[in-house]
This record gives sequence, C-alpha cells and structure tokens, in this order.
Amino acid sequence: MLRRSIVAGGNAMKQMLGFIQLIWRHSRAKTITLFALNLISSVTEGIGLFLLVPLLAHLQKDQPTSGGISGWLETLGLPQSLSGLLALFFALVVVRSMISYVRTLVWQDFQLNLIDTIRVNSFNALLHANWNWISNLKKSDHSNFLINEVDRIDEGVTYTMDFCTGLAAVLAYVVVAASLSFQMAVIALLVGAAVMFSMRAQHRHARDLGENLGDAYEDMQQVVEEGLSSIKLTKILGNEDRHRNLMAKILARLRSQQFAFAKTNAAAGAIFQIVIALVLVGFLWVGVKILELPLPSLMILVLILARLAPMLRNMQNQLNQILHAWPALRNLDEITKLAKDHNDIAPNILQKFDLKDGITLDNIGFKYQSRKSAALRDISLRFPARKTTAIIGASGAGKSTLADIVMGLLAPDQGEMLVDGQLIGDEQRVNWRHSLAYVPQDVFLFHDTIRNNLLWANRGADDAALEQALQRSAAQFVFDLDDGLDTVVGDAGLRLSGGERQRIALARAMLQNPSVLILDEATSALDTKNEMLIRQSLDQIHGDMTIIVIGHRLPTLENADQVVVLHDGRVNAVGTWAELSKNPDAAIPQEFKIDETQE
Ligand SMILES: Nc1ncnc2c1ncn2[C@@H]1O[C@H](COP(=O)(O)OP(=O)(O)OP(=O)(O)O)[C@@H](O)[C@H]1O
Repeated sequence: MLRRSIVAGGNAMKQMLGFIQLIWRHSRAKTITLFALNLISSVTEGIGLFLLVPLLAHLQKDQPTSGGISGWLETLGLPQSLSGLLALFFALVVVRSMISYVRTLVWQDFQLNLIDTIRVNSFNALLHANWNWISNLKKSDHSNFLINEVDRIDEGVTYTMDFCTGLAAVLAYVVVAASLSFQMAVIALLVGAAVMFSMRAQHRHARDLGENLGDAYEDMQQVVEEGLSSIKLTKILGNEDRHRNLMAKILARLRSQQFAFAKTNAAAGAIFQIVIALVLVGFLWVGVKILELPLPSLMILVLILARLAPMLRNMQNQLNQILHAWPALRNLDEITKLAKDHNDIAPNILQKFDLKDGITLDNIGFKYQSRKSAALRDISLRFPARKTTAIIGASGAGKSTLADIVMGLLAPDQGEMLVDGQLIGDEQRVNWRHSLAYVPQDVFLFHDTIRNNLLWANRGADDAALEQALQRSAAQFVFDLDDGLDTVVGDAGLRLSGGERQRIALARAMLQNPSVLILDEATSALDTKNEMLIRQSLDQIHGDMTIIVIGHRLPTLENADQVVVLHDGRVNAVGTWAELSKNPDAAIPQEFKIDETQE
C-alpha cells in the first residue's frame, strides 16, 4: 500500500528541510537550545582559530602579527602575550568541550523522545482509524513502518543534526578564512557550492536506493509475519523450505540495496577527497603565488582547509544518508495523514448506552470501496431488546458486514441505525460500540495469563467478578488448571483448546456487562460437550441480554426468538425457526437443511 503511493521528487535541501521541520515541530525550545549550543560551539572554534594567528606570529618572531586580529584582541581587552594567548586558547577548548558534553546530553534526550513520540503517535493514529479503512491495510507494511521505517527516520534525524552541526562549524571556518583572505573565502564557498551541485546525481541515487530499501524491508516483514502465523499449516504442507527460500531471496535483495548504497557512498567519498585535494593545492598556489599571504595566515588557511576536508566529506556522507532515509519520513507523513483522515470521530463524552427497547435498521446499504456491488442493500430490521436474534445466510451473503454495521464498526452508506429511537450517527458510533460485547469466530487471546486476558475487557474487575464471568460462560475448567487464573494461554491462546478459547472469550464479553452481546459462532466443529456448555451459558443469559448470533448451528436457530435470513446482501426472510423452516421462499443455507433431515 505504501509502495504504490511513493512519489520521488524534490531536491536534496527540501528533503533535509523535512527532517528539520520534524525536529522543530517536536520541541521548538529544545531545537533553539540545540542550535544555540551549536552556534556557541562554532564561535568558540572560530575564536580558537583566530587565536592561532597571533600564536603563530609569536613563534615566527620576524613575521608581523595580523593587524586585524591583534586590534580585536586589544579592543576586547584580551592578552596578546604568548602565555596569555595559550591560556585563552586552553580556556576555549575547555568551554567547547563542556558545550559539546551538554549538547550531546540534550540531543540524546531529545532524539530518544522524538522517536518514541513518532512511534506512539503513528501507532495511535492507526488504532483510531476507522474499521473500514484499517481492515483493508496490509498489516506487515504497518508493522514494518512502525519498526524499521521509524528506525530509518531516527537515522535521518541524527544525520540532519550532525549535518547542521557540521554546517555551523564550516561557517565558523569560512568566517575565519574570510578575515584572513576574503578572496580565498569567496573562492572556497564557490568551489564548495560547485562540488555540492556536481553531486546531485549521487544524491538522487541515494534517495532512490532508500526507496528500494523501504520496499525490501516491507517484503521481509511480510515473509516473517506470514511465515510465523502460518507455521502450523507450513509444517503440515512441508513448506518450511519455501519460506526459508523466500526469506533468503528478500535478504539478498536487501543486501544488494545496502551494498549499492555503500558503493554510492564510497564513490562519493573518493571523488570528494580528490576534489578537496585539488582545491587545497590550488589554494596554496593562489595564496603563495598570487595573493602573497604572510606565513601565519597561510598556515592557518592550510589548517582550515585540512580540517574542512574531512568535515565536508562527512557532511557529504550525512547528506547521502539523509536522502536515503527521506522516503521513510515521506511515508510517515503520508500514512499518518491517511490514518487521521480516516479517524473515528471521538465522542465528546464517553457514555455507554443501556438498550431498553431495541435496535432498528432502516433501509441500510453498504458497499466496500474495492467492490463493484454492494455488500448490503435496503436492510430494514429490528433487534428487540433482551431477545435473541440469529442471522443466517450463505457464505458471502453479508452476515459479518451486517454485524459490523450493528456494532458501529462500519458506517452505512445509506439508511439509518437507531438505538431506542436515537439515531447512531458518526458522533455516537464510538459510544455505541463501547456498549457492546463481541465474541468473534476466531477468538483472539493475548500471550498472557487468563486473568489478564479477562481484565482486558474490564480493568477494574476483582477475582469474584472474574470467577462469576467464568461460571456464566461455562469456563469452570480454569479452576482445575494448576495455575488457575494465572495460567499463561500461549501465543494467541495456543495452549488452550478451541472450545476453551471460545469460553474464555465469552467470559471476557460477560465481564463487560454489555446490554448487547454479538456472537459469531465458530464454523469449525466444537465437540458436543463444548457446544452444549456454550449453549447452556447462552440459555442462562437469554432474556437478560440482547443477543445477536451469526448462526452456524441448528440449535442456535431453534432457541432464537427470531431468525433473519440474508441472501445476496438483502433480508430474505424473518421469523421464528419454526416459521422459516416451513417457508419455501426462505433462502436457508444447505447445512441447516441437512441437519434438519438428519433429525
Ligand atoms: N473488507 C472487505 N473488502 C471488500 N469486500 C469485502 C470485505 N469484507 C467482505 N467483503 C465482501 O462483502 C460481501 C459480504 O461479505 P461478508 O463477510 O459480510 O459475508 P458473510 O455472510 O459474513 O460470509 P461468511 O459466512 O463466508 O463469513 C462478500 O462479497 C465479501 O467478499
């Protein structure tokens, strides 16, 4: 999904600005502090260099000191003696080291905080996106995004800060160079600009490789996630090698992307060093032969150039790394914006509904964006309070979509849903959703204790409430386990049987004390004992709670107060099971007819 939306473009500076904006938006005060610390550090570096001129002049007694610098020292009341200059020089180094220490601490704290904030905010944006949008996402892309891509953004942020620190230092050096020879400083700036301009192709290449690296990470995440979640099937099909080969193939692609980037960087580094050496030679020649600069000034210029060369080389490398990381930042903006555009509307006040009369669907229609035809059409139905309604229909008839609409997970494209006569619009949908309990067909349990799995639905529940919920859902087996409520259920509840998982999920739903319970019956055959236990617990709450069951079993239909038959997205028939089974026009799925004849 991310891949399709990639649009390469913009220039290097604009892309680096993206990182600067990210840093700026996170904390203006800290950004200003960091830039101020950088500036002070550069100024002290510059002053240190300035001081080298009179220092060298002291060593070269026959050379006159640079008039400008001596004049400044005099004006500022600073010593000009050798010992005074050395003391000043030492004091500057101490100040710079202390600033560097403080800057590192401020930066580390800032950076760790920034990256955490990005992760939490993006995760939060995804969690609050509406179900219709989020159910169509490719999950591996998003877990890749939250893990690998944010790491790449972290790198981009670090390199941006290093680049800015380097830039401040370079500027300090240029100012010193300008004070010694203005012409030389201008030439240096022009050469620097020309070198950067000539590296544009390298920059584009770095960004494109960054784009490809992101794609390779997405694929790797997908292979890992799908491989691990399908491990049971993989073992049965003997597909282990297939998964391993897929992984190896993607890693080879990833490696080639990383190698290509390292190659680009190394080439840029080599070219850069040659250019810098040329500039250095040219500078010396111009300084000596044309401008006839005094020896201390010449020596400082050489020193400046010798220090500038690795700094510029680093900056060139940092710029490449920033551009390489930039696609991840662009994806962050894109996905966070998309998620926010598809946000559920948060209610002003959190307030649960207490269903008294019933839920009414009036002419509901719904179409998935990726489909040509509507999943639901003209659905008008009533779910009376404290009654049990079973929804049946052939596969694809629209049962789950209808349940999602009733649960407030999907907003209908057409028609209205009313709860006790109150319209459930965008503003009420989240509150309504929180008033329901839902037991899906594929029960999800966290890799945690039974207690924590239950508390997930009601954090304040005490042990007595947990035990009561377990009893109501026929899950007393928990009390016979060695660790009871503290038994760890394993990954996705794998250490429990399917029926046990279902009953825990039912207990979790009960713990919410919902006014409506929506249950998607498991299609896989539960053993008769388990089925009977679940049925008993539903019978117990029958009449106390409004129950909506997506029915896959005959006894559910027989015990329901009303059965709704869906066919091709429309309501085909409504009635008691006794009425429907005599109705020749009711599109009753085959499995119920077979069961009936067997009886
Ligand atoms: N997220 C989705 N995106 C696009 N189409 C979807 C989506 N979910 C369901 N559909 C389509 O909507 C229609 C109704 O699907 P739905 O899942 O509601 O049927 P169902 O009656 O619950 O089926 P089953 O009993 O097989 O679970 C089907 O044609 C299905 O392919």
